[in-house]
Amino acid sequence: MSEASEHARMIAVTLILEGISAADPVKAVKNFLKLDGDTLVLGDWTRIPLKGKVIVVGSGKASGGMALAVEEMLGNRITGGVVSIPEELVEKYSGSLSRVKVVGATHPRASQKSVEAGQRIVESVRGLSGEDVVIALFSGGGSALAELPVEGVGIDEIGELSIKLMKAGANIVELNTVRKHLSRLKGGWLAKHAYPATLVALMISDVVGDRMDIIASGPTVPDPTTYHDAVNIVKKYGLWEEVPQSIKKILEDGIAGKIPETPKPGDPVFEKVHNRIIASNIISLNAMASKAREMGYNTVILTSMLEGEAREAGKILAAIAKEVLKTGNPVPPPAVILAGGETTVTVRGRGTGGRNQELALSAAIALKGEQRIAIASAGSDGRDGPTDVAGAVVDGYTYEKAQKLGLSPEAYLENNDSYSFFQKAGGHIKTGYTGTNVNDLVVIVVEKENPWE
Ligand SMILES: Nc1ncnc2c1ncn2[C@@H]1O[C@H](COP(=O)(O)OP(=O)(O)OP(=O)(O)O)[C@@H](O)[C@H]1O
Ligand SMILES: O=C(O)[C@H](O)CO
Ligand SMILES: [Mg+2]
Repeated sequence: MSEASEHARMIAVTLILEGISAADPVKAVKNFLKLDGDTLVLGDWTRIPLKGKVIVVGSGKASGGMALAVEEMLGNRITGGVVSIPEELVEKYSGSLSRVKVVGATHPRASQKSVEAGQRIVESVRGLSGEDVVIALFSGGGSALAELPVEGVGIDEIGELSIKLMKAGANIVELNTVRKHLSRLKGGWLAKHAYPATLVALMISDVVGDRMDIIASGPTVPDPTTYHDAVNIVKKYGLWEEVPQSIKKILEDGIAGKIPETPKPGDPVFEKVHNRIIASNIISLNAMASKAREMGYNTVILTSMLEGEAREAGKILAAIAKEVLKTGNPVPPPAVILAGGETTVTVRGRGTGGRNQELALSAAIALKGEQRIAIASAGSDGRDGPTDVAGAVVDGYTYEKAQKLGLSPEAYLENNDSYSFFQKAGGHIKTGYTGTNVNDLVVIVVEKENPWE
């Protein structure tokens, strides 16, 4: 292994950790919200006087951390509220939160616990006055962790349809379009319940492209989608015949105008709503880019919307790294090229792995024999697929090293066994569960000849 590759690996992992740290829920809230006397000041200088009640609600995997930061800032100004987080995290936060209640619910499939959480959230914001302020905290997993089904539909029916749509390959925009139309919490309904209070909704985005109405199914965001869209999505995946009668009736009544649509853009209830994204893939990439520039690297952010098959993305990113080294395009070494998003893996083999490890393994094959390059890819939640690592880092020597150990990188890739590959060849990035999620982060580092100079 050359010193330059070794250095490149170290920089790549350092930058991944920087990106994760920028998405830390406590930090993200504290960076964005300030208290100036009796006024809440948002990151864009919007000022919100705290004259009446202050209610904190929310749901999502990062919402415990977000609530903690709000409570540390506002303390006993908070008059009540509840956040719903994964059951396994309740113990971590319930001890440190005293004004905001923490309840546990289930994900990725909603359950009766999610309904109890949804009811409590809605009850907390009902009957408020125009002087009151609601702070809503949403993050990934929020859709499953809280729900208030529309009357006549059971949570198990919603849970089952959601899982069927996911398995059929529906994306998060499609899935949440359906969820919104079976809910009295999602799709802007929470804003309607909270009106006429002022509503500040802070979101950590796990949605590629950051559509606010899709994050946790947009409880505080005007819904541009319709009952028609929901029906078309269910039909697109061939599931209409399997939909229970109760759900069919709601969707059909919705189309016929017999029951109300979700609150739409232009609805006056949104006049008192401030929706803001406080952590996202691009916010993390920007933090990583600043750090890389500080360390003297020529830095480019390629995209925060990387999608597609992980092994193809790995090949393309390796090609970009080789171009930097060979011709100095788009920037000359020492260079850091950043990307983020969420790739997918069509699992055909029987191995263990995740999309980040698979991307890295594919890049390692394409980088065979290259010097001075490293590529790291990791999930910001610290869990790459069903494994206990965040991702992996590779360089131009990974291939040779594996061969010396008698491993065939191609065979491991073929078997979707990237986790086992890196267990043997080295290169896992282990962060533990990070308590946030802004999707995946990818770093390419290309060193000049002697990076230690
Ligand atoms: N052997 C494997 N190799 C590569 N990828 C795999 C393998 N097994 C599963 N995966 C991928 O892991 C993904 C599931 O990972 P994970 O549970 O982290 O989901 P997620 O989309 O990140 O959800 P969340 O946002 O809740 O974390 C699936 O998209 C699947 O393609
Ligand atoms: O909960 C959800 O809807 C997804 O994680 C997207 O935010
Ligand atoms: Mg994940």
